Amino acid sequence: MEATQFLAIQTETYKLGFIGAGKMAESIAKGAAQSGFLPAPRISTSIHSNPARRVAFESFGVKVLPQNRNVVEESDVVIFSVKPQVVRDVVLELRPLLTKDKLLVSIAAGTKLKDLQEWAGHSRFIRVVPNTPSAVGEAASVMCLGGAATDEKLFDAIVGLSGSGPAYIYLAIEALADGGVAAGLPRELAMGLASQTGSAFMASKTGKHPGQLKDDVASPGGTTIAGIHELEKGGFRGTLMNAVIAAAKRSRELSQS
Ligand SMILES: NC(=O)C1=CN([C@@H]2O[C@H](COP(=O)(O)OP(=O)(O)OC[C@H]3O[C@@H](n4cnc5c(N)ncnc54)[C@H](OP(=O)(O)O)[C@@H]3O)[C@@H](O)[C@H]2O)C=CC1
Ligand SMILES: O=C(O)[C@@H]1CCC=N1
Repeated sequence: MEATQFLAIQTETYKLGFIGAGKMAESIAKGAAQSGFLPAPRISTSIHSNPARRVAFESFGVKVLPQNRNVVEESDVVIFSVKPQVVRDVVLELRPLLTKDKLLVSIAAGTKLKDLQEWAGHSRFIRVVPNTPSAVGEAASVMCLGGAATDEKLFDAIVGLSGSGPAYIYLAIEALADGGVAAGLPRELAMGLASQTGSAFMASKTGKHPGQLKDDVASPGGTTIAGIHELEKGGFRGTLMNAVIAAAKRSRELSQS
């Protein structure tokens, strides 16, 4: 596939369905609907067991249908957004409905394209590693468009970095706010300032090396270098590297289970 096919259907009135109404599906659907890329009434999903997920999707206009099969029947593009541990059973169960006129997409971590295509019975299946900032149009998404694509071997590392990475940054934001509170700021002010300390945005917008951006912040004999010294003593960089490596390892384990 067929990138051209995918682009071709973007301009039409295609419908998008999510099998698995979880947090990642909600982020993608919200980003698509709220950016105007795809009107919410052309997006559907169904609820597995948690009624709160219905409210989450209906709150921004997504159609909630009774069952997975209704979502497939309704959709031109079907995104499998269930956990890796159940994606096989869900694809196999829906297989009779997964006709080749539908573009199938899996976002399940550690689930190989060749397996997905085998379970569906055809190769019009692509794999994407998204991340939750898609909800606000700031996703880092990586796609593998075909079984012959050699870049799929990078996917475990990509899951560990950009798939799981937002959680590491949110942890850092929360910790920065805690530090602000410890230094005497009211909680709300500390949280607002920590969230607005938009360093990742600077790195992507300026194209400057993060080391340069860090040097620009750290005045000689100043406050920042005192803080950085503490971070280095605590093994900050090594810990972040280990987090990415651990998540990539977990993604590899999921592909073997
Ligand atoms: N969250 C993220 O940032 C990212 C997630 N992913 C991938 O996205 C997928 C979903 O992750 P996430 O959204 O975090 O997980 P969630 O647990 O939030 O979502 C999974 C959803 O699937 C539903 N579900 C379970 N079984 C079925 C079934 N048989 N039929 C239909 N729906 C079912 C669950 O419903 P219930 O709870 O009622 O059982 C739940 O709502 C995973 O494969 C993950 O690897 C990839 C990149 C980033
Ligand atoms: O935690 C997980 O398994 C998923 C995959 C990447 C981000 N969230």
